[in-house]
Amino acid sequence: MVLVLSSGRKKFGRCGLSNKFSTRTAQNKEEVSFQRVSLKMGLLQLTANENGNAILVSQSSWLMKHPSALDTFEQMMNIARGRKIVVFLDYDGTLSNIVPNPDEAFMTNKMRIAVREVAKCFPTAVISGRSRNKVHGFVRLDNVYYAGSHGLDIAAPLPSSKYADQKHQNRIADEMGNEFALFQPAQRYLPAIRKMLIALNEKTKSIKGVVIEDNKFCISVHYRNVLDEHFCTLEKLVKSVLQDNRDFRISKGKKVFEIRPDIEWDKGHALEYLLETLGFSSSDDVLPIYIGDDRTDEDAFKVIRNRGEGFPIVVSSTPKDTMALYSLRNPTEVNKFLSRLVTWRKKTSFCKLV
Ligand SMILES: O=P(O)(O)OC[C@H]1O[C@H](O[C@H]2O[C@H](CO)[C@@H](O)[C@H](O)[C@H]2O)[C@H](O)[C@@H](O)[C@@H]1O
Repeated sequence: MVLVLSSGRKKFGRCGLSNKFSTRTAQNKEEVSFQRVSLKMGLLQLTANENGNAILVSQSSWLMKHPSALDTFEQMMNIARGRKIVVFLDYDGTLSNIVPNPDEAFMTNKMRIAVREVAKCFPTAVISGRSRNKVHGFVRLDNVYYAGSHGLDIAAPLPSSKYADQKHQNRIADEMGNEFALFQPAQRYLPAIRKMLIALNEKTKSIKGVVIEDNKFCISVHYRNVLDEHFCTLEKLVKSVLQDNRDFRISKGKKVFEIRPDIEWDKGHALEYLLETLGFSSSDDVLPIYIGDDRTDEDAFKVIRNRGEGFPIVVSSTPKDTMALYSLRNPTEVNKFLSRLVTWRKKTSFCKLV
């Protein structure tokens, strides 16, 4: 059971009206003491839903709604038996731990081996908010497909039917001569993004700790290392840049503002695009698995839920509002899950040798 105990919070909360139940601004002493006692006893946990509202949830009831993909592995595989599994993986917080410096979010070699082995057994793609080149640089595997900029930059197999004539598509070849289709539906926004990068760097340069990350078709403004008292100033500055660029939208990830073109294309569309170009559009026995930890991954979870087939798995160690059906607590558990998937597959079928 999820107890929603407050509403009416402004979008990003901290600089606007605060939560009725936030410890800093609870309206009366009873509310504060109820909350503190409950939290102390471990009965309740405070978290935020998609809209930034504070909610109290019980960890165990959350796990009943989103069971561990490790604990329910056998049941999941009973459903998967005989189906064509396709694996989609988010990068930050899923394949790598969240760390203070975005340039140092390396994945472990153990994780790389697990992903490489999974990709030998099932078509596998990494869909990240990072630029495609950057995420490729972190993962460093050639048997995996990559989508960067929250799905706005996809290198996929040469397209089949539906996407064959799409105008945002180009053929490219890698050093080995393998040909890919590069799908970049936000090309026309590149000049504006370059200008926004300059404006953001200029406007925020006096705030210590801000990191502006160029993700090609998106921009990340990181505030993990910004002092609390500077957060509202930063938020205002970022919003002011957005006001001059109405074709863009802003969302909030883990201590980061994510700015991207306001077009109808997200990680969910990327998942559908990849399924299509991988040749699974007409198969009714395809089973996508998507593992991700952040808000932008919810778009992909939603697509899987709407298809009615597949396993959306959220990575989170605390209860949160999610469309995912299963959960894993952290990248270590993701690693275990991927390894079990490979072992299961090898028992029932062959995987590629190379
Ligand atoms: O879609 P993803 O692959 O999950 O990318 C989402 C954002 O992840 C990165 O930021 C997050 O991870 C950083 C490294 O651990 C951390 O320092 C930061 O606070 C997190 O927000 C990445 O740097 C962003 O560009 C991505 O948009």
